[in-house]
Amino acid sequence: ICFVDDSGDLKTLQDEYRFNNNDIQRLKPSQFIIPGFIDSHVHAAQYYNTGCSPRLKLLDWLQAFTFPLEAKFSDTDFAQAAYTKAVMRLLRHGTTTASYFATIHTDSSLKLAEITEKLGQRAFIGKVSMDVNDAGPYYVESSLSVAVKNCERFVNTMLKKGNPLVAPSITPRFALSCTGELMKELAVIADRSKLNIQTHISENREECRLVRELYPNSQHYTDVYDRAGLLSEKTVLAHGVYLHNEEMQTISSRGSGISHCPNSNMTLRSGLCNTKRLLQHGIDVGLGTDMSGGYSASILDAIRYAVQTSNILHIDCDLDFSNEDVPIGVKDTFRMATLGGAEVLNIDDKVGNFVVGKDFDALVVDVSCDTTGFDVFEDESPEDKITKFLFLGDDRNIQDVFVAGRRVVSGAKE
Ligand SMILES: Nc1nc2[nH]cnc2c(=O)[nH]1
Ligand SMILES: [Zn+2]
Repeated sequence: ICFVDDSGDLKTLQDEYRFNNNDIQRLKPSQFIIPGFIDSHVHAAQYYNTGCSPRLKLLDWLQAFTFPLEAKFSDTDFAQAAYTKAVMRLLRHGTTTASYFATIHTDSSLKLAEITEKLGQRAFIGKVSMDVNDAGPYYVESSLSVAVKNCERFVNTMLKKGNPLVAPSITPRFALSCTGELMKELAVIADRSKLNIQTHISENREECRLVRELYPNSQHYTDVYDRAGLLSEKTVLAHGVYLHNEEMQTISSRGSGISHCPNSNMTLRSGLCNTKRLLQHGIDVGLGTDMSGGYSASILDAIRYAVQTSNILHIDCDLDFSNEDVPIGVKDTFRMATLGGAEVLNIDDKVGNFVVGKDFDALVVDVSCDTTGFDVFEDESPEDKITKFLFLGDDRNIQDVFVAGRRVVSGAKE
C-alpha cells in the first residue's frame, strides 16, 4: 500500500505517485474494498469432511471420523487433490491468510505449502506433530525421535524455499496427542527460527479432565504448554472455551493469542467461548473456521457465529451484567476476522487493515452483483451495506481477492 488518499484530483495523485490509467480499477457504487479475511485456525485435510456433521463430541469425533480421514493423506496424490480443493475454496470465500493444520505426513504437508504458493494465498503450514494416539497405531508418529526428525525436515525444507508468504508453523496437535518431551523439543525448534506455534487448548470438558489427569503436576491446561515453552507472542491457541482467569493472565502475559472457532464450538457441542473476557484480559483474538469441526469454510460464517455466541451468553444474564457489558457485535467480530487474526498470527505489521507500508490483501465486495442473495436500498449508508454483507453475503458477493497486491481470484465477468 503506497498511499491512501481521498482527494478527488486524479491528475495530482498520478503526478505524485506515478501510476498509469491502466492501473486504475474503479469501483461501482455497489462495490467496496475490505481487508482480506484471516482464518487463524483451519484443518486443510478436514475440508474433505466439511458438512458431514456426525453429531459426535470432540474426542469421539476425532477417533471415528477425523483420524481415519487424516491417515489417508499418507498418499501424496490424494493430498494434492484434496488440498487443492480446500485452498481454492478458502480463497473463493475471501480468506487471504490461513493458518493451516495439515496432517502428520511431512511430504503431503509440503504439498499443501506448494499449493498455497501456487494459488497465491498467504499461509502458515503446520505439519501436525503427535507421538501419542490411543485410537491406534495407524495414525501417530512412531516415536519421539521420529516426530522430532519429521518436524525438522519439514521446517528446514520450508525455510529453504524462503517464500515471504508461506511459512511453517510448529503444530503439536494438543496435549493429549503429544508427550511432554515432544512438546519441549518442538518449542526449541520454534524458538530457534522464531516460528509460529499453533495448537488446541481447553476446547471440551472431557478433554480438559483428561489433561488434568495426565499432567497432575501442572497447575492447569495453560501451564502444560507454558512449562513446555510453547507460549510465545507467536503462539495461536484454538478455542480456549474453559480457561480460568489465571490461565488468561498467563496467556496475556506471554503475548499468545486465541483463535475463536464458534461454529466448531457449537457443532461439536464443545461450549460457548466468552471472547469478551479474553479481550478484557488483553488477549489478541482472531477467528477460525476450524473446519471440519466447524462445518463451514467461510470466515463470514465465523463472523456471524461469533456474534451469536456472545448473544447467547448474554441471554438471561441481563441482571448480572452492567449496562456497559453488552455482547460483542459485528464490528468487533469483523475486526477479529481481519486485524485481530493478523495480531494473533503476529503479522499485523504486514496485513489486517489498509495502512501505508502494509501489503494489499483485500477483497472487492459487490452488494448488487447479478446473483446476490440479499438486497440493499438506495438510502442505505455505506456502513449499512457492509453490515448487510457481513450478515447476509457470501462468496458470490466477493468479486476479486488480492494477496500482496496480486489478484488471486477474479469473479468479474469477461
Ligand atoms: N476441533 C478440533 N479439535 C482438536 N483437538 C485435537 N485435534 C483436533 C481437531 O482436529 N479439531
Ligand atoms: Zn482445530
